[in-house]
Amino acid sequence: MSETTATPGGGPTPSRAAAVRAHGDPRAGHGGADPARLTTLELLRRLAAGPRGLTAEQAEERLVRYGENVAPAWRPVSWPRRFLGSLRDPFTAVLLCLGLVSAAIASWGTAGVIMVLVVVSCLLRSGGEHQAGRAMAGLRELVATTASVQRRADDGAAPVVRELPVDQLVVGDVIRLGPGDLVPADVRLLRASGLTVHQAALTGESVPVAKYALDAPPDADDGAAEPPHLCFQGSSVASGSATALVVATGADTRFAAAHPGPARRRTESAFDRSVHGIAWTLIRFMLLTPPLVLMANAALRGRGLSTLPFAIAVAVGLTPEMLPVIVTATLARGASALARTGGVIVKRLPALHDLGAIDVLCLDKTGTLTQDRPVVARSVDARGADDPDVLNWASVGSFWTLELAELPAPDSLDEAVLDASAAYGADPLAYDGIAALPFDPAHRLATAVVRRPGTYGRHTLVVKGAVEDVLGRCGRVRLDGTEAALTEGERRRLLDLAATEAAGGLRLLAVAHAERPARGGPYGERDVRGLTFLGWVALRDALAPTAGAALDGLARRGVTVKVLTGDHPGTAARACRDLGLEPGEVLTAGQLGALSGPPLAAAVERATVVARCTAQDKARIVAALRASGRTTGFLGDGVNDLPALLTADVGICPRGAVAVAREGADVVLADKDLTALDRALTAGRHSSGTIAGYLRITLSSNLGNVLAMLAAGLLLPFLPMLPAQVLVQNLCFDAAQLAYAYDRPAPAAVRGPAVLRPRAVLRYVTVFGLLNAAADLATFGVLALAVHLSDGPGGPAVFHAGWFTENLLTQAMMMLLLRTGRSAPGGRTIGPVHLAVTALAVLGLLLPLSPLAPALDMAAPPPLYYALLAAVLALYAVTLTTAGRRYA
Ligand SMILES: Nc1ncnc2c1ncn2[C@@H]1O[C@H](COP(=O)(O)OP(=O)(O)OP(=O)(O)O)[C@@H](O)[C@H]1O
Repeated sequence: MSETTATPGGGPTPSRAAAVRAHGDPRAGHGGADPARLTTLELLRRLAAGPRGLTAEQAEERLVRYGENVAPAWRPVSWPRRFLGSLRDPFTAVLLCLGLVSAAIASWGTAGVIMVLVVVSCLLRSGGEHQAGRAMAGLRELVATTASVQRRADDGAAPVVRELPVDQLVVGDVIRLGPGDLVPADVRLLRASGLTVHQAALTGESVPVAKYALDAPPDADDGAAEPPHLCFQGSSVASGSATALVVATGADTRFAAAHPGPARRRTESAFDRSVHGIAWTLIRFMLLTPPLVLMANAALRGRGLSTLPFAIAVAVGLTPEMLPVIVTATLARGASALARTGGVIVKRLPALHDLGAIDVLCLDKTGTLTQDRPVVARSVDARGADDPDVLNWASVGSFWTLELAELPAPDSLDEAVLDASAAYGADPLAYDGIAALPFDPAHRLATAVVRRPGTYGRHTLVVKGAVEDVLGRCGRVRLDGTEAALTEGERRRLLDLAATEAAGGLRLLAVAHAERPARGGPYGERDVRGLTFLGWVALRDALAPTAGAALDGLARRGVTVKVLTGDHPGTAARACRDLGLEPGEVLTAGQLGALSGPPLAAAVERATVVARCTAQDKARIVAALRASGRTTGFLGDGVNDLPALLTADVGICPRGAVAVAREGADVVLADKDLTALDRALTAGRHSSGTIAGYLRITLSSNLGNVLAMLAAGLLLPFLPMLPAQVLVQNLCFDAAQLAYAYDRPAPAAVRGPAVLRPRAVLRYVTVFGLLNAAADLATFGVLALAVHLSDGPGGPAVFHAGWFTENLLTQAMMMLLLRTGRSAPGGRTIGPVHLAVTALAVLGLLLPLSPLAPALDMAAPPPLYYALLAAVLALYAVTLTTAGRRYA
């Protein structure tokens, strides 16, 4: 802990105009000088700021002049950029390449249709993303982060700390930071107490880094890679507190300079793995198809480059062009419905799909399964007998830690201790506070250094924390009013006694103290040794009212629950039991030791509770589960949950979570109601089901067509389908499938995790693709027969028309018979899917008979064909229904 005297006399800050005149532009601020290399006083002067904060007028003027504290990557994307961004989609990019190849060989018709397809898909996609982006921005507002800013009404007024949206911060503002806060801008520390920050987003370092205030800059050659007295936007407070001066905002922060994109994740999520996996398999096929078609035609039919447009059309025929559009529309619709009616805010669209795929959900205990409103139940000595003196010492520790560390919000355990001790008249002010080491989740301890008034030359360390950690630093124990050495046997007895107490569901705060000769320098964690154990305060934390129902719902939906907590194993096991979740084997992070990867996943698979987890333990358990193939969600609300929230496939937090958890989570539960999880999983599974349904049906149909095209291309003396026809047909089918985004889930579709496994999808596609190809080949047969029997005109145009009609009708059938959703409860009402299917069928029947037919080289087939086609379709419907049941 280090204190800095940053006050340049404490007088009123010079007026803005005078300051700007005297020191120039506060945003250019440090005048190009590195803010780390100035003294605090120089920096304050250059920024025309003061340690008491800016006045409201100064802040407003700076805000107007230099803009909001928003990184450029978070600003809304313009339409042209969004449109061009859609071209980066791999399918669109491949289509574009095929269009360019067609243009290069002067196949203008194919090139034209492909370009229309590219433009339509980009327009639909950028439109969908624009809408989704607006909806998401609105939702993000609901969970927007604020900062504690110290400002004054005018020059003479006293500073007041207020919560302001982070975008309102300006250079020169003085802010307060506490555990769980995001560092909202680049700041220079004016005062800090036990401050450690996570700066993984900036430096990749996974463990929190200590930061402290320095009045003068450190030596240039002190070897430190990062200035210890600066904190950067993008990092977050792991422990301790600070008062800091904003030195850069918005685009000027170090993070914005280093990360042109939004500050997000991290590792590949379930969504990326499945949808992208399928997309890339298809793209490989698409790229292979044209050369294969060319070679086959050259070898068997002696055709040359003239088949290139057809080969390209075959490749295009495979493409699910609307995949990005359907994915965006489905997810955006699901997310906004969930926000409106389900009380759940999805901050990152693909997270909705990931929610549906979760098969294991890890959650923390305190604040999630319990209310995090602890109340002191008892205070006991080392014999287990009631002893109010232990609570008294705990209250001295809590009071002076809060007071000296200037924590913006007290920890709930400290608050409970102070409430209880006030009720029986304890007086922490009987001591003078000297220093504080606020609660550090890595060591599970908080320390206050105090002095009894009048007893100069002696300091007392008051330490409280987890029983194991406090005992680990004790050399003596107070028994029956006298101090004795803490033997190994005594330590074990105390641990057993604590385990018995914890098994009753109580949270324990062990208390110890030590007398030391007074000293002037700062105290650190290493000074907390050789303590005398006094006893513990036991607290009761009521269970969250909806936790039991939520756990029940998760079990019904096939989701395994793991509780990863920093608390005592006994306390956690009891909470689980009370909620109806059998804890089975209870592990501690210590028992898992240095395990990682499959052995760690196997150990965690056997347990329901892993206790005494640090933030890093939680993250490595989540990582191991994911690596073992589980789609893993993490639900947590505290600062020690952040790494796990970012590691999980989907990070979830309640709205009351600390700022950093809200920012890091993909999904925020809008209120305390944990049963909202059930609605979120259902919505996620529904969306995944829709996307999977689209992929399965489109790809099966496309594969069937491509196989039939290849066969027909080799059998017939003419092109079986013109490139333009392939493309028009694809477009109609894809447009019809947009209706799936409006379908309702079938109960079976939301019963278990909706995992989109690329292998399973590809197996399904092969089976139904072959069936579809068989129907097409049968159609060729009946078409030839009908032309022959009716003695009418045959030729390519009739063939094209006959096949076009059959194609759209079989696709309509697939949409109807293979879908997993339903339109309304009972499935009887006509819904969007029925309308789309009807439109597709009508188009298939009428287009070849319409005046547009000649443009696509189509001519009406003989009436007999329709009768024979009806028979083929009836047979196809029966096969489809039977196979559909088997593969559903
Ligand atoms: N303010 C505090 N001062 C001293 N000790 C504390 C304080 N807060 C928590 N502890 C101790 O540290 C232990 C671990 O706390 P931590 O915050 O890591 O986990 P938790 O909040 O109990 O559990 P969860 O991980 O489920 O949220 C607690 O059981 C308690 O003994």
